[in-house]
Amino acid sequence: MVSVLDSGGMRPDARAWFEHRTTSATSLAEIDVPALLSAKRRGGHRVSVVLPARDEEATVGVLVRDLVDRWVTAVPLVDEVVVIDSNSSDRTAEVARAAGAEVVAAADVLPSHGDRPGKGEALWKSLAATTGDLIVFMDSDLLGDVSHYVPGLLTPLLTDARVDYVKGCYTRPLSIDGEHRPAGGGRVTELTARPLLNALWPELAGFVQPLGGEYAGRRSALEQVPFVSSYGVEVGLLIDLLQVCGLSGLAQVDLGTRTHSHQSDQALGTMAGQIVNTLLARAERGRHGRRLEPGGLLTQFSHDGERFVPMSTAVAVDQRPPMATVAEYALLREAGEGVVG
Ligand SMILES: O=c1ccn([C@@H]2O[C@H](COP(=O)(O)OP(=O)(O)O)[C@@H](O)[C@H]2O)c(=O)[nH]1
Ligand SMILES: O=C(O)[C@@H](COP(=O)(O)O)O[C@H]1O[C@H](CO)[C@@H](O)[C@H](O)[C@H]1O
Repeated sequence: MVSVLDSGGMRPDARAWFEHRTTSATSLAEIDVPALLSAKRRGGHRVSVVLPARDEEATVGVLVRDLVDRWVTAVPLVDEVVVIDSNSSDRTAEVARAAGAEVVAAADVLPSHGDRPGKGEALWKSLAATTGDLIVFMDSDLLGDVSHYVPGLLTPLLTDARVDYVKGCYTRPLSIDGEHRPAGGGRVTELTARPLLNALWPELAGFVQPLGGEYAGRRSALEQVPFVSSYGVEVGLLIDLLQVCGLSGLAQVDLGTRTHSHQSDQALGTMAGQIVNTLLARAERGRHGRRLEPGGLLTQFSHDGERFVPMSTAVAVDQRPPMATVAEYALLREAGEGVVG
């Protein structure tokens, strides 16, 4: 079906989705927590919160403590808080454990499948290290009050059986070198991911923060899709879950503002390379029918005072298979376990 662009620049399906599938949970005042608890009990749900963490000793403890105190102990909305230690070189694991999280080293999960670097690798392994049928993912470097994030993300999953995957969206201030700007964060989103997604998957144009690190889904959907091992994981999940769940199975929640620690431009350049190659690997044919051959290298340049120096980084799209196809995972699930092993 050829969709005529409406005045808003989004295709009618994307605009309809944006208008009907975007809800607001910008503070706890907007969330009916007792209703969520009732829905959780009625549905017999178990909720896991996963925090992928690489060298996050400065922030992971506060996040975990608030999650555990507020949503495990005081209000039993969450059943387990699991930090996936992604080859940290600092005290991330100790700090997270002391704050009340179950901490699992990514390398210790499904060891027969080896250990790869990357955020997506940590998230893929989290499926085998958790037991909830609903899983919430949060970055471990978030700053400020994020206590409403988990109930906000769970609301569509607990109140609408048609929804399988929910992404948070937010404004994104940017604080770098002591300068604080109310906007400007999400640099790879704005300069890379959004333009490419709009060009290749315009039905996803309604997602305000396609790269956002806070999202939640049903295990039954998450275990059906591959997880890109690098920073390509968010766009990979979005595109693959669109295929599995359909646009009507996806939703987004306005969580207000998101502040986090920021990486360097060069690090974001590598992230962008990983994201571009993830998207190209999924866009099997471009708009002109040319077969796209996603590369395996991204070349960036530094300057040594006399000349530009090329630096190439591998951005090949390594990914793990749908967890449902992993034999050991089925054994873990049959045993009702979500443990390292
Ligand atoms: O190899 C990695 C890279 C990142 N992360 C975690 O993934 C989240 C997002 O990563 P980062 O903050 O580096 O990305 P940004 O938010 O700056 O885009 C954070 O909790 C990281 O600790 C991880 O677990 N393993
Ligand atoms: O949205 C973005 O452009 C990047 C970088 O954000 P900033 O420019 O540092 O605010 O941050 C996200 O991208 C990563 C790749 O998808 C996610 O893994 C991160 O959770 C998310 O913060």
